[in-house]
Amino acid sequence: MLLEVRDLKKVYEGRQRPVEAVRDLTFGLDAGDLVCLVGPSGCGKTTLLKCMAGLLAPTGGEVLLRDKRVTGPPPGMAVVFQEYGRSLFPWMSVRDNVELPLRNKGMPRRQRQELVAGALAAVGLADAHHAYPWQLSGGMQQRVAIARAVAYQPDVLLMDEPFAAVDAQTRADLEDLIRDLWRELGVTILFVTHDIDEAVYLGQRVIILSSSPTVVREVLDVDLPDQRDQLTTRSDSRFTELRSHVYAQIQAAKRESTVGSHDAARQTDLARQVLQ
Ligand SMILES: Nc1ncnc2c1ncn2[C@@H]1O[C@H](COP(=O)(O)OP(=O)(O)OP(=O)(O)O)[C@@H](O)[C@H]1O
Repeated sequence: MLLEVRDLKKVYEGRQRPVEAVRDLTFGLDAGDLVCLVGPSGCGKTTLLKCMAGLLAPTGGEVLLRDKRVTGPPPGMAVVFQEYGRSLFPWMSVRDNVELPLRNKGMPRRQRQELVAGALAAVGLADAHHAYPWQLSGGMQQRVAIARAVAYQPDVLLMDEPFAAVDAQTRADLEDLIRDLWRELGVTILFVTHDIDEAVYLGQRVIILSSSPTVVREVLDVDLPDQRDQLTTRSDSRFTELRSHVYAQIQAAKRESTVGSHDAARQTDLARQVLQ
């Protein structure tokens, strides 16, 4: 297994009381997998990704990349966040933004230029080398962030709701771009999204999380044909079945957490009455 999350637990030291964001997560990705992760809002998806990227220390358990424990940002891993606006440097051209991690790697100039040109062409921005991020639309900025991750030639690409802030048409284009890049580059991708349709459309598997404190609720195989396109795939009856299944699971996860908190509130009330 290329990437493993084992018994991962994260408790934040909140101001008032500790917040148990992730209770116990275990799952893995083989090399070349494209796996989507969905869960109710606030269930700890970002927390999990930060732990996997070595940006946040887990409270318990571990993340292993090629059997080695992740304790800081590992070489060979790239992350694309939702907030493309904040992840690009506004004073640097598109080319310089994409090139920066390669400079930091100490790569020779010629190789850097080739990789940057290849990555920008792959995301359809071959003409935008000299533009600045603020001159581009949101969707184009997100393409730059993806190009930067691709140029870095990662083995593993973690994406945290990368298309949440772009319009629906751009989003569909970017989804297809991710599937194309995945097929061409053979990179292993973990894609976090709160959009159920997006998860089913993109993934070979969908990991469904429970509400916080979070555990894996189900790992669903997406048995749709490998060749996907926005019209045919989304109108496939199997697609509809799968998305309904994921939807029902997430609704159930939300209900359970509400029932849980009602129960807890009732218990507290009872406890108070006994005390009075
Ligand atoms: N630095 C922090 N300190 C305390 N609590 C935190 C911190 N960061 C996150 N949390 C809490 O941990 C839980 C999980 O948060 P996280 O952002 O990982 O969830 P998420 O699934 O990514 O959320 P969303 O669906 O809204 O993007 C939430 O209850 C959140 O309030």
